[in-house]
Amino acid sequence: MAKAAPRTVLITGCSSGIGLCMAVQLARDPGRRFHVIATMRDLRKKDKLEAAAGDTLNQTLTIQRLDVCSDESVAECINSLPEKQLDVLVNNAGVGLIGPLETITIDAMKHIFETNFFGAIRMIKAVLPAMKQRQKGHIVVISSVMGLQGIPFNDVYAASKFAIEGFCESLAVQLLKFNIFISMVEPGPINTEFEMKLMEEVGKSQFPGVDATTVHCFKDIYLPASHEIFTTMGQSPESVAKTVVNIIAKERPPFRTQTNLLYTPLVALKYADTSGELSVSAYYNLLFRFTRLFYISTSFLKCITCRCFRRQITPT
Ligand SMILES: NC(=O)C1=CN([C@@H]2O[C@H](COP(=O)(O)OP(=O)(O)OC[C@H]3O[C@@H](n4cnc5c(N)ncnc54)[C@H](OP(=O)(O)O)[C@@H]3O)[C@@H](O)[C@H]2O)C=CC1
Ligand SMILES: CC1=C(/C=C/C(C)=C/C=C/C(C)=C/C=O)C(C)(C)CCC1
Repeated sequence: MAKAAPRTVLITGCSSGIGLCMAVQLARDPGRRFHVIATMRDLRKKDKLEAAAGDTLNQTLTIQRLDVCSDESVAECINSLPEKQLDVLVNNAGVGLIGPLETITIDAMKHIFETNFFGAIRMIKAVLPAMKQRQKGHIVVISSVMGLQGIPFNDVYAASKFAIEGFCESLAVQLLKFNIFISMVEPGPINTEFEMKLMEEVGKSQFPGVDATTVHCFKDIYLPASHEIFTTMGQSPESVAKTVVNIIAKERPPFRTQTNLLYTPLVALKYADTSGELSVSAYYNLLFRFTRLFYISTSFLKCITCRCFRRQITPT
């Protein structure tokens, strides 16, 4: 039987992190099942991707400029594709935002939604007509556990991810009529430049006009706890990228995938008690009341997932 033609996969935000790793893993697929269009908004940042792509560059991987916040940039990139067609779109580009609400301007909030929410929608709108016409396609969205469960001091970022979750839940049903699948990927913390960029922003702020209790909760409790979470529970971008590659390779891709199983019970709390009391009090207690227990439990969580705990038990 003739070998199937490679599927064209366009990924947004490939200058670093998961986007870069996904692009390289797909381009290096041993079965050469994919042609990757790895996009980034600033081509001056392409060196890292070029180095990682190695000999796949301009073979199974090409680099193009694309800013998800610009109609012109999206149109230019999509119009440059042969027959303006894609098999898989991966909405990965995203920005984080943390801090006390009082320090965040409405413009800064709009920027988060412009990238994480409208950026993904702009991409989906651009590729949907051709996918519908061909009755074929797969749209992947890199959402977050924060699209399922809010975390203190991440109010606006979580809202942007909840928004895309709601959007996709609605659209996914309609698109099944056209044999088009949507997959939401919901990672917990990942050790990419994401955390460093957040810390850089926070480091600049003096928190003017914010009450002392909130500043204390944020600087002395949340930030160290969050750093601990990244250290103990953080995944590598390579492992998240691998999960996404497996999803893309599936004939019938799943609608939702959480990549960090350590996080799943924390997300499940809201479904266990629909009043919301259980999850709100659990997060409050973990962060503010039993902070020491929280540190011990994150180390314990890391410990129980290490190899020796996974070893199969043979009955004696
Ligand atoms: N790291 C984490 O803990 C988690 C991240 N996520 C999500 O994963 C995705 C990737 O993040 P991650 O790899 O961790 O972080 P990085 O900061 O390493 O990567 C983010 C990418 O998005 C790009 N980007 C930002 N704005 C735009 C834009 N307007 N147009 C095109 N590209 C843009 C950045 O480009 P540039 O270099 O130009 O800024 C960069 O390439 C995001 O959607 C994020 O919300 C989800 C869960 C956890
Ligand atoms: C689990 C947990 C916490 C922090 C979680 C963090 C920091 C998650 C970060 C997720 C990211 C970065 C997602 C990106 O999309 C707290 C509130 C410290 C204490 C309570 C339990």
